[in-house]
Amino acid sequence: MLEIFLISLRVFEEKFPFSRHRILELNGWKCSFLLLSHQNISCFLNCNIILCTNLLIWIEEESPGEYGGDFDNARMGNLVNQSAWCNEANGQFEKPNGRNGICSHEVLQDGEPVFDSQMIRKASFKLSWCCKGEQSDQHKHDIVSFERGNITTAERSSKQISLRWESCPRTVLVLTKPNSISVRILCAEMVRWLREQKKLEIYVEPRVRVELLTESSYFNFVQTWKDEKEISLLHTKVDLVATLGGDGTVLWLLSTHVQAASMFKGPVPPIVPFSLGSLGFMTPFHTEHYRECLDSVLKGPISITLRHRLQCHVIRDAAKNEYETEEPILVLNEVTIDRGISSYLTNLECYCDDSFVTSVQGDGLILSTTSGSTAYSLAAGGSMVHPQVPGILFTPICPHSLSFRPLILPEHVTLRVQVPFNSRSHAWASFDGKDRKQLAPGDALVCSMAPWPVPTACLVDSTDDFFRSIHEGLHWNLRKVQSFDGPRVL
Ligand SMILES: NC(=O)c1ccc[n+]([C@@H]2O[C@H](COP(=O)([O-])OP(=O)(O)OC[C@H]3O[C@@H](n4cnc5c(N)ncnc54)[C@H](O)[C@@H]3O)[C@@H](O)[C@H]2O)c1
Ligand SMILES: Nc1ncnc2c1ncn2[C@@H]1O[C@H](COP(=O)(O)OP(=O)(O)OP(=O)(O)O)[C@@H](O)[C@H]1O
Repeated sequence: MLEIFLISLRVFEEKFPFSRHRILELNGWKCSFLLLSHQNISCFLNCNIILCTNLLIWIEEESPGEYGGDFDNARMGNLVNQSAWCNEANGQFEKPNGRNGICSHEVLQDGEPVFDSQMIRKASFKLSWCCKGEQSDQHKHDIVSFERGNITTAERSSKQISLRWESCPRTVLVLTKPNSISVRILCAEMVRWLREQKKLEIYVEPRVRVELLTESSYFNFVQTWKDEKEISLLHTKVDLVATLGGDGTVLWLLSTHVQAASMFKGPVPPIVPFSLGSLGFMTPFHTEHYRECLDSVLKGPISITLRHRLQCHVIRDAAKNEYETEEPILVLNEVTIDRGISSYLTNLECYCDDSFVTSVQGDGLILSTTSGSTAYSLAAGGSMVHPQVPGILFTPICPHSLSFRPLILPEHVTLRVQVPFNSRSHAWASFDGKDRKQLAPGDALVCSMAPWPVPTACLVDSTDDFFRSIHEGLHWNLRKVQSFDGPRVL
């Protein structure tokens, strides 16, 4: 039997004629379909059933309109044939037991399966899940259904994810914070070392290439990009990104900007963030040991944190229900909808998957990723959440209410924040603290989890790095220890 796992957009799932599980005969293949309800690919990465019993994975992202009527046998038959081909390409159709990881072409595949020559240039890697001191197949999972075999819950988010290169990385992008002498010096040194000692291809931003060439014509080998088209192809060339700066540099790499084309709007290669900023919450690597760090990252295996991004769309005049731009605005930390320069209270109507949540009356609202939970959301009273936890934080800013409390919502929801037609003023949306957009009465912002997780390298592992950051960066729960010599009840 051929087992097919469909990961679908939520809207698609709602329209899909078979609910969760169905067995069908298509083109001579007996197929067991299991429809997984997560839009976010990171759930799919965490989904144990795929890891343990995977025969085949298919990511279907068609619009629901195409499936408006009955189940499309012809299309699904075609899908089955192609899928069978994928499996047979390696010889026999694989019996999938015991697989406990996922390969980079599955993490990085963009929509339709790509077997293109540009992808082949890239170093492939495999992510696997493990527990400290435990074999992954010994790990216990909750059983949630016996309908067709044991269907288990997603793997524990506390499990560490490890990245192992299957072929050697060949191309590194070095991204730097501008206007910093120390960053400039380190960049030149690191580029030289990566080239001479590791024989790697190096990409830098056009500004940095000019800086390097001003220093010496030796840096002629350094590559860059000319236009947006070349930027959009970077993910097909770059195996690894090193960032030299602070958290803002990581945000610069991963969020959408109005003034510059974004680098990784879809799949993102592993990132090694070096700390040359002031706080460095998401930049655990120390520059003094950059050679050892890069050496061990290039060799692998390394622990990674799969960070989540939010994708946002603005809808002008909600009646039209059309996105302002086709491409979503991506944020790693948060999107903020606030009162901007207006002295009036904002009034924001919030919906979660079409259910009314609340009206926020105050300075505004923060919709944050768990990575962003330690940034603006924290300052507004939101909880700190481990970045590996998939969820969306719903944190009000100065709500004028005695009973408002921040929420954490599951990762698969779509949130809609609407400026009501009778609002006294405009609201303003900003994305990772940048690129303000005015929202007029009637406009709305729609936000959901982006499908591509961001693999960031850990110094130790995602949990250790998280605690180190909240202790050293934020001085979390720092208090003088209570003295021994007071009253005691023993
Ligand atoms: N009141 C606030 O705390 C407040 C106000 C505005 C913006 N911000 C944050 O600043 C971010 C933009 O950062 P920037 O560096 O471009 O601007 P910036 O230069 O103003 O720096 C903001 C500070 O936030 C820290 N920071 C950023 N992301 C973080 C994270 N995920 N966890 C912990 N600390 C983090 C940075 O290290 C820096 O110290 C926004 O995404 C927002 O979260 C915070
Ligand atoms: N490659 C880049 N191109 C343009 N702007 C950048 C780039 N990297 C960073 N920036 C911007 O420079 C500003 C400062 O960078 P960054 O936050 O990394 O340094 P920092 O403020 O010293 O460190 P920290 O965020 O840890 O306090 C940020 O607002 C960021 O958006």
